[in-house]
Amino acid sequence: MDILEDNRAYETAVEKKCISSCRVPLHNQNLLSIPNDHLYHIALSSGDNDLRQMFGDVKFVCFGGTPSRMEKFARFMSRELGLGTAPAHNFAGNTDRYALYKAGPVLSVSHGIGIPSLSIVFQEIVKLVYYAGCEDVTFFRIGTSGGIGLEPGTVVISESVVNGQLEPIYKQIILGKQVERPAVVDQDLAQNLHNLALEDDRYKTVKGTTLCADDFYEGQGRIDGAFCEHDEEEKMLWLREMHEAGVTNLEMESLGFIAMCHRANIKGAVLCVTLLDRFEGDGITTNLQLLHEWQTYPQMLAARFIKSTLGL
Ligand SMILES: O=P(O)(O)O[C@@H]1C[C@H](O)[C@@H](CO)O1
Ligand SMILES: O=c1cc[nH]c(=O)[nH]1
Repeated sequence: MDILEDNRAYETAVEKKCISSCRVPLHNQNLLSIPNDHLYHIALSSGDNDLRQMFGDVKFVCFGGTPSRMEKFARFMSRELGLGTAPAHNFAGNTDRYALYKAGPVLSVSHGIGIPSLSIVFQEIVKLVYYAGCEDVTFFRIGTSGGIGLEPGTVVISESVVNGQLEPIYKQIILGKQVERPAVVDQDLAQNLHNLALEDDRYKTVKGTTLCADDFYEGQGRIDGAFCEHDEEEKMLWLREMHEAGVTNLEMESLGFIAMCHRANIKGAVLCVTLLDRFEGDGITTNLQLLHEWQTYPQMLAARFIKSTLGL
């Protein structure tokens, strides 16, 4: 039986209530008529690769901006899960677009910068876990952000995600029309992650509202980009307004990530460390060694969640 037939048989069994559903569902019936679906940006395909055998055991998918961070995370997870210290294999190595590593039941995926870049790899990963017949899958974005009124190096678990107009809505233009996708955060998952933060962690962990911008510079109110038509006073006024509205951090993917998790019916959470306090400035001037250490904090919290879920 091929992947699509087997998945159809599974869905029929779910519909007839013979089994309860925990596999990643199919959201696009058009895929049923594509015998060999090329996941072009990750250089894998449903007909040429045995996705079940390669990825059927995946339970957690962790996304983050850069290939090297996600390779290091895969190696860290491999050690944490007692799977050894061998170099991680990049399954998407035949393309330069994204990187994809696996450590036991954990996939580690780079997504680049911004929702358009995230959206492409996110969709191909959703198809991958569907074709692989994965069950009980949870997605995380483990990234970086700019904080507002927080000590740099603080981990923020997003309890809500909003666009630049403070709406929890991801807006897309499809066939020339604006489509709105609600960005609904899984509050249980966010709280379960927060419960794993320990008093003696070397970083603070808070829950907060993450503002997802379309840009790093003007879109996040910075005045140090190549272009700027507002001044320091207007920037500070805006930052104070955002702070009063409960915004704790600014980054560039959370809104699309959470909206797509919600749409895919996949549990998802966003955990980002803050690299600076925007009340103190715009530039990221902390030394690279410390920045690299801070980037590991959301990874450590995600690893703690993964291990506790696996009963380790
Ligand atoms: O996960 P990362 O640290 O790559 O995400 C943030 C948001 C933007 O993609 C990028 C801007 O520097 O960093
Ligand atoms: O200030 C910051 C830091 C990291 N990523 C962002 O998008 N903004």
